Amino acid sequence: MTRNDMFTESTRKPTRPTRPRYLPPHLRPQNANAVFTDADTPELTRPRYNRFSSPQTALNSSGRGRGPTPWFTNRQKPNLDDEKFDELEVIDDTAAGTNETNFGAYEDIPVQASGENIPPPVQTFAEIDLGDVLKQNIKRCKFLKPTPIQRHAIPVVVAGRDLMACAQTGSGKTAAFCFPIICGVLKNRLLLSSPAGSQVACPLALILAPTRELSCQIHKEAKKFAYRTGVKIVVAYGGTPISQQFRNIEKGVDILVATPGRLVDMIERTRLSLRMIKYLALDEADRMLDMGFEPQIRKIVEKMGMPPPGTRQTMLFSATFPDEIQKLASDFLSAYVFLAVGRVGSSTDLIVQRVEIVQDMDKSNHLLNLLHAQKSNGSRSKHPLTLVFVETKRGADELELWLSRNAFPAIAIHGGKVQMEREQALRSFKRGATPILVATDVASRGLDIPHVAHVINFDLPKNIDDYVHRIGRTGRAGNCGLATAFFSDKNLPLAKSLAELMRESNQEVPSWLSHYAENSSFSGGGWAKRVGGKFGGYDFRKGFPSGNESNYHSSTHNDTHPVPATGDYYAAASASTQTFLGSAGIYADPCTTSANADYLFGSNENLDGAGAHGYAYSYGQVVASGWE
Ligand SMILES: Nc1ncnc2c1ncn2[C@@H]1O[C@H](COP(=O)(O)OP(=O)(O)OP(=O)(O)O)[C@@H](O)[C@H]1O
Repeated sequence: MTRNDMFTESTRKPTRPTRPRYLPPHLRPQNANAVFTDADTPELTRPRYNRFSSPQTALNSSGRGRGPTPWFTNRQKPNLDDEKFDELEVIDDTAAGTNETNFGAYEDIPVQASGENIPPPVQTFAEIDLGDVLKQNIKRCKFLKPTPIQRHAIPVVVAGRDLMACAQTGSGKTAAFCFPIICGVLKNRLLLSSPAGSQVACPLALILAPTRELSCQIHKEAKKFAYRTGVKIVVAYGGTPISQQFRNIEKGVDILVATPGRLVDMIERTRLSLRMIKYLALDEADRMLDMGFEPQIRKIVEKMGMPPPGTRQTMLFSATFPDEIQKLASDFLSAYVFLAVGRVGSSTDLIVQRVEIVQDMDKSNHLLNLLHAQKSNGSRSKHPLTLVFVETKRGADELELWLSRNAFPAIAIHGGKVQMEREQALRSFKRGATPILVATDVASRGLDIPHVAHVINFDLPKNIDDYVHRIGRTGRAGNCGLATAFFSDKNLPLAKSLAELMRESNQEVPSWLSHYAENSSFSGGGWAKRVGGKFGGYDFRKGFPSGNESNYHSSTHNDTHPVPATGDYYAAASASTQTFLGSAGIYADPCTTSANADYLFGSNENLDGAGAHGYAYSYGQVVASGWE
């Protein structure tokens, strides 16, 4: 009998109602008001309805209403294990196809590994002992080859080592921690079992993520990877009824994906215990350990019964890792391997980055002009998916309204909306129904939305790391994308780090930005401050003045291909346009499956960048950045 069998056997019989609508006392929420204590759940103070939802439905969605009881309705839903793989968003489960990605673009990325006795990387999934079922699922997902981060990280974790890993946005970090966790759970769950009669759910693995949407996404991905393995994966996040999430964990949970606030809530209600945790993964780890989340994460990891480092395995992943956060994070790790794929905190060359000077009062009109130009260059009337980042929730709402009034279908997502609205906004954007998403930083990290063609920083973030994550919503999985930033007087502190980041990513840096950067005394925080040497793979342990670098063996693996063309991306683009146009699946019409590279960017007639629309750049002419 497995640990989960024991758990479900011990709890299911007495708790399963024989008549609908009876809720056994021990399953009733102990404190209905405490349902909404997640750190990223400010909804309690907000109105309970808006133009997306009637007051009644909003009330029910929050878990406080007395409408149809979600508890029983959901009981009738099929068990996750019953779901078909294609219902988990994989269209074809033959091994023949390929995932529509171009990870060849990452082949030439330098990888640096440091630490002691580093397990060697692999070239194929077949080389790793992941088990037959998981390997089948990898084929079903059409992941033909591991990405660089997967090649290096998976063997490290499978070998039982702790890991701090930094790899560029969209380069496959989710699978890099999910595969070894699922594989480890499969191996361990027959050995580990909850104490007999336990009524508390005891997952073997915990994956923490900073936002609800990201938790949902990881959960969905992990379920695909764990299809037919019997591994039970449950998600818990704020803004939705906790009672349903209790029900889910009661059915058995091997891997729990959670946001920190909801997790603490569940533990404090003594319905969940971390004492069996064997694997702990922090996605967006630097965000999880910055000032906003750090106390809560420390509480979870150090004060809530989780086995200590060395007993559990800990994995930290992000695209950015400031050294002060690395120092904090090292408290949670034991004899870990540090991996840097590409430059720490760097952006990918696959994203063409543009910066324009636009003062605050001109931004709305400038955005409209830009969108008109983008639209008129498309071969159809449909808009490419465009993600616009703003600083404040209010700003997001105002811009949504402005764009909608000006015939650009837009929808906003921010932390001031109830969860149902947030999810609805994301769905509507993904479908292309509202192809412009106006977002605060709630959407800046981790979200993997296919076909986002353009990220616009209407308001630049204060920190260069946030910029890296924001623009990383495009140019994913080896495909190319475009990022435009409106730079105003307020952004002078960012000039230096932005110019350096752009240079490192082989982007054209406008002369005015170089000028600001040279005369700036600001570092912009994060990246510019922390990257010391030429190669940006930077393990902070090597930087300790008293540290003994020889304790940390590092190796740099340069794959065979040269680094993509540097310098003038227009020139590079001319050479590669044909390839790009031929393989531009990413620019497929979001509402159909037909690829149409001209759709966003038009033809390559005007590669000299002359401002056909009176801008610094012409948005009909953006092409790939020199890779094939
Ligand atoms: N080996 C692979 N082959 C093909 N596609 C892959 C592979 N690994 C991951 N992908 C796909 O690449 C996309 C990006 O992966 P993922 O979301 O894990 O990136 P990430 O590195 O976590 O990005 P971020 O830093 O933004 O969180 C996903 O759509 C995923 O399905």
